[in-house]
Amino acid sequence: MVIVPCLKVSQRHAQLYRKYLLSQGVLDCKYTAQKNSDGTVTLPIIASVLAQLDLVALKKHVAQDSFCEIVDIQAPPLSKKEKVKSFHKRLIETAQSWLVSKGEQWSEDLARDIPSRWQCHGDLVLLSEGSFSNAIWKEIGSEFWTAVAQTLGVKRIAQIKKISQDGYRTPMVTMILGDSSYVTHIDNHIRYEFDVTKCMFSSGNITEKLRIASFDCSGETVVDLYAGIGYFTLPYLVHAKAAHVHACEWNPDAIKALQRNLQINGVSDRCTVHQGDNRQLPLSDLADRVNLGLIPSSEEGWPVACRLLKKDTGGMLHIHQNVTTPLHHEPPERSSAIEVEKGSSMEESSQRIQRDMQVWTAWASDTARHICTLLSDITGSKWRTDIKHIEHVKTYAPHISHVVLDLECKPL
Ligand SMILES: C[S@@+](CC[C@H](N)C(=O)[O-])C[C@H]1O[C@@H](n2cnc3c(N)ncnc32)[C@H](O)[C@@H]1O
Repeated sequence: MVIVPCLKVSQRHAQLYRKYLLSQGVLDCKYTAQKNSDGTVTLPIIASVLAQLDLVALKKHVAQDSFCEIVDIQAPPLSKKEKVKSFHKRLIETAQSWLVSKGEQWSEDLARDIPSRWQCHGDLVLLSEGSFSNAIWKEIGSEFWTAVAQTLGVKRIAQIKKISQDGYRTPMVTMILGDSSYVTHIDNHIRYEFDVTKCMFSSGNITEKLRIASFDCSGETVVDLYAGIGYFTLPYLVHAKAAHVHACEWNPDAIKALQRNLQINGVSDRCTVHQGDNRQLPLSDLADRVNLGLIPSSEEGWPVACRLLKKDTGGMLHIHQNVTTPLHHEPPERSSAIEVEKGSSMEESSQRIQRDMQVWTAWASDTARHICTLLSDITGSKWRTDIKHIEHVKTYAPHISHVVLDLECKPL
């Protein structure tokens, strides 16, 4: 039996502890955190750093009024990342035995061509661009793809050829196995239905969707300037209980999916869908909150967002941006900027996080000033903008972080 040391904390403080342990490289990401029936959560800790963990300092740093204790538990289920690793291994075995049975030679190059990540939407797996790129896979026929589907526990396979840069960000997707390209994706009790060949679905935004779900927007009018198929519109309506959401989108295929998703989640009556370019939106002075979920930048939408905020009371802008950290900031080797790099000490890692944070804060301050000027120009009166929070959503390349700035805007 494998025993894993864990930090036991209250559910209320679990997210704060998880974030801090992760930033310090102490969280054992191989395993999932466990919710217990007594209202506590156990967060797996890397055994080798346990001795360095100072519980008094930890508590002081995270939340003085919280409690935390070390407990040993039977190994919790593996994390999603670990499960993907084991699927990747099995995928290589499937591909290798298939090729060898056909008298072909296996090589390291072919092993590198096997994907180690993919998106799952119900019984359809969406392979990323660049995987299975060798000509050998094209000649191999549908029996091979059936074996791949069986290995991954799905029935259909599609592959992204590339994401178009046409403003719709339509993925160019081809079906490899199966006919229908319609999928259902369930996140946090919300059903999203869409056609994978026509609309994009960014699974990496899940932390932001959960954050929105935790907001209390009762009584608020929200505008989602880049609604897509409803990624953020739906959490605002279903979980954050917004009184009304105006959802803007210009891709007709995404609009179709958005309208269907509003219906199947039973929230159509609290949403107005505006089809077309949001910069031409004939609305103003009505929003308590505007979501600007477009990357690499939503800057084109800043003037319309300012125009939409209530003139008398102002409101909150959630501004998405890919922020680039300059190269001299020694790149992390792994996917998340807040993970500890192999071979780097906890101190080095925490210094790097602080440096990234400085770059994000500098961008946020510039943005806050820019928005303040826009608001004054648009309304003809003075405003104050306050940075309430900077959320790190994901890291793309070692130097590019998708962040969200929560900017409170108030008329003076
Ligand atoms: C990348 S998706 C983002 C969707 C979602 N917020 C997310 O992060 O997963 C951006 C969406 O905004 C839409 N879009 C981009 N510019 C727009 C504009 N000026 N007016 C209306 N929709 C726009 C695109 O068609 C696309 O569906």
